[in-house]
Amino acid sequence: MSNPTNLPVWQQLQRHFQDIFPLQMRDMFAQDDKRFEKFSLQWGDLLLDYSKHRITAETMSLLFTLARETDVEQWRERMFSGEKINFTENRAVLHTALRNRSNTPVLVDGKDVMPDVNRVLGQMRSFSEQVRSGDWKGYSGKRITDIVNIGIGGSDLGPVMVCTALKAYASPELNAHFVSNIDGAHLAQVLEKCQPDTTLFIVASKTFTTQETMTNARSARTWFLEAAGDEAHVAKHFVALSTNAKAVSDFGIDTANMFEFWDWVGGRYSLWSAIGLPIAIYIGMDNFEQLLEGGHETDLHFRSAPLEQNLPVIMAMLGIWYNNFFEAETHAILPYDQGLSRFTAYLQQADMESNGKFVNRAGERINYTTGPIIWGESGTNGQHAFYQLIHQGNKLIPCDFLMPLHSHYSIGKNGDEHHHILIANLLAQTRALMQGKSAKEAKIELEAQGLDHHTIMNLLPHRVFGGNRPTSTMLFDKLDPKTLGKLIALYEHKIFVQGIVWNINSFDQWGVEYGKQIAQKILPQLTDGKLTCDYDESTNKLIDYIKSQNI
Ligand SMILES: O=P(O)(O)OC[C@H]1O[C@H](O)[C@H](O)[C@@H](O)[C@@H]1O
Repeated sequence: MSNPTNLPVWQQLQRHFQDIFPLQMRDMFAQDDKRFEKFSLQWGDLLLDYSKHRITAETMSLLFTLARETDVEQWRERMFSGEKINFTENRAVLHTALRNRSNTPVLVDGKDVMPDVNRVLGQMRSFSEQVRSGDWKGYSGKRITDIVNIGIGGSDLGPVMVCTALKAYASPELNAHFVSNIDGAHLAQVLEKCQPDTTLFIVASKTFTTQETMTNARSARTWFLEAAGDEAHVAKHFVALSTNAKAVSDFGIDTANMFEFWDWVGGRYSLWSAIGLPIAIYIGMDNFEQLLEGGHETDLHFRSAPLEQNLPVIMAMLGIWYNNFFEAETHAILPYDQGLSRFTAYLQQADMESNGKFVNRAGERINYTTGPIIWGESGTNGQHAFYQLIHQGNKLIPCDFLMPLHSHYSIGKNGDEHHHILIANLLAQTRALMQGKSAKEAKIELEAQGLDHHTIMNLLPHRVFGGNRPTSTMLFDKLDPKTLGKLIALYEHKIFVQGIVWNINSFDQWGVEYGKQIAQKILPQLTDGKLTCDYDESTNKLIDYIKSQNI
């Protein structure tokens, strides 16, 4: 266990970076007609083109050496085999067991977890089928028409993202809603759309102590009981997804209506667990299992493919190249698919909560950068908003472009007009970012418009594109459950590999706790009628100002 910066290959990469930095991708393409062949990888229907990166064969070879020398392969085995690699919480990291469709034993403390995993999957199947078929009745005898997932962070983002992505597979008889924010507007606006006797609330919380979720759940319960009257009806309308049976029962939900998961499932990796229940209800258990299957296929690929042909490893090492050598601070994820409109938000938690760390596994401060800032928006919306900065700003922003070859929706001229426009736009963006436009090229274009010399010379600097901006393009056939499962797991493992190389613990999130503690202290002070003196001058005065406004 040592910092990557101590390895000779890190110094080699630093030297190599000096050689690569001045090179232009457009020249590398011009000089090598096999560049795409060399730097692309097909895995099933998934194609990753990473030729539009500022790399040579030597770059990749050094990066793979870095991965080997930081023991990525050994750590990968430790994760898959249930070792407690989340040592600050003394937990295994086994979201891969949740989607272990080959059902091979996975041991935690000498006990195979697969029977429990399969038991809960069986429970999810039975329950989701009852809700979907209408056999599960609300207190007035009507079927459930609306499900409301109440959860936040990992107990929200995964289900929202997947339900949004796979809407084409959803039951037309069910609406899925998600309430996460403690801002009462979120719950109130969802409740406006629901009827108490046909609504099922799914209270999703790993710990079952999260303030936002518990408050939203209590308010939903009050709203429900105002109509239903009898506490006995709660059992038909509230279920819990949690690891904490006691807290579930204290809340008033019968543990018979609880879908269990375990401490070895990290919140941000939990959509594969009982946290996926809203997904199973919305798109059906068979489709949920296809999602698991996709995740499992990625696991098999990640676990067995040599690093050089290993998609998550390639994605991770390219990220490290820009993050640590080019000092790129951010990474944009740009899915060209409306269904993936929440994909980037989902990955923000997966990546930034995992790798936003400033001490290494030994608890020492590190002097190299770790997790990138993940951001983005679905195409083509992003193009009309922030791509200007990616094209002509002075920050380097590596981007992932993702796109299905086929849409679920046939619309416009010939049924494929929209999708063809989408495809053309993605290709145009990655081409433009790589190629740029030189002053000479821009000048020829301006001259062709018949402009006078003075105007051309004034405009010219603004019409030049530096290019050389790196992008990955990931194409897949269609956004179906299995493919989505593959994509999510690819990013999960990319994040894992980066955490290993950076020598950090990617599986805890202590940073989130600090603000929560302060919020608990401030809450009663908002209404205590006293002047505040516990904090800094700014916080004290803000609290007192808010108090003075009769909140
Ligand atoms: O599922 P819960 O226990 O309610 O936790 C919800 C979220 O809470 C915290 O903010 C953690 O940082 C997240 O990782 C977690 O997903």
